[in-house]
Amino acid sequence: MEVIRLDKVSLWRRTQEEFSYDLKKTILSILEGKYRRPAKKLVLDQIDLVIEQGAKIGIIGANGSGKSTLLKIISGILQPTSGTVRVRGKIAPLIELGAGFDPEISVMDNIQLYGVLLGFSRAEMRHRAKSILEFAELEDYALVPVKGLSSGMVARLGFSIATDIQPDILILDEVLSVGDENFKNKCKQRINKFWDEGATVLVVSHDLDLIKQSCGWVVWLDKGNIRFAGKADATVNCYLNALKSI
Ligand SMILES: Nc1ncnc2c1ncn2[C@@H]1O[C@H](COP(=O)(O)OP(=O)(O)OP(=O)(O)O)[C@@H](O)[C@H]1O
Repeated sequence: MEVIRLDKVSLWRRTQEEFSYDLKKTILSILEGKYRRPAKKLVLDQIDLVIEQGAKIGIIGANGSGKSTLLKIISGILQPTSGTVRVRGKIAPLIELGAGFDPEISVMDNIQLYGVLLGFSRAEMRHRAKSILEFAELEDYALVPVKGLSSGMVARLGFSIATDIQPDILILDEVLSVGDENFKNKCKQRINKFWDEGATVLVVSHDLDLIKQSCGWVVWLDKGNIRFAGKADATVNCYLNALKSI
């Protein structure tokens, strides 16, 4: 069964220099006749992608090739400029590390907040908190504000929450490279368990060994285009050969 389908998905975004763009400057420039349209960049270019239930897909590519953007489009965090995105099932995105957390409030409160954002009740999340803290090995940090955790601990917490709620589709952006070896192994085991139970997993990583070990099918993104898609070994080799020839 198809769980994700992207048809001709394109996304244009303003370029970095336009982040300084503000209304006052724009009005002034219009009055002075110096106005120019904000520069835009094509970040994803007519992406067609179909993912079947239970697939374990890796996404690789150079910095800025559009990997995280693609995950955000699939998760519904960003809307495409054109094209259509269809997703079937409960999705748990772990994209920008700690982005869903409030640094000022405790780990325990964040577990509840995050769960509510993913559509669970507070009571349900209170019930799940013990196993979440246990898996993240953060039992002693339940009452500590999230700003007091290391980045690896934040990654563990995010992974633990997103996987405790048993999503149909799990989306992981570089999350596995942040934890230590021991935690990485635990994560891999949990991902394998999900996979055995029919969940679909999407992983973005620069760790090509991890991608080869964990994914069946890998997509190589290059400047917003799918340059190659195939079995993990074939795609990683193709990508490495292209890097060598540069
Ligand atoms: N908030 C934003 N506004 C405008 N452009 C952005 C924004 N975030 C990313 N971009 C641009 O979109 C393009 C793709 O970025 P993206 O983060 O998807 O790449 P990536 O492949 O995940 O890179 P990395 O491997 O470095 O994480 C880049 O050119 C980047 O500059």
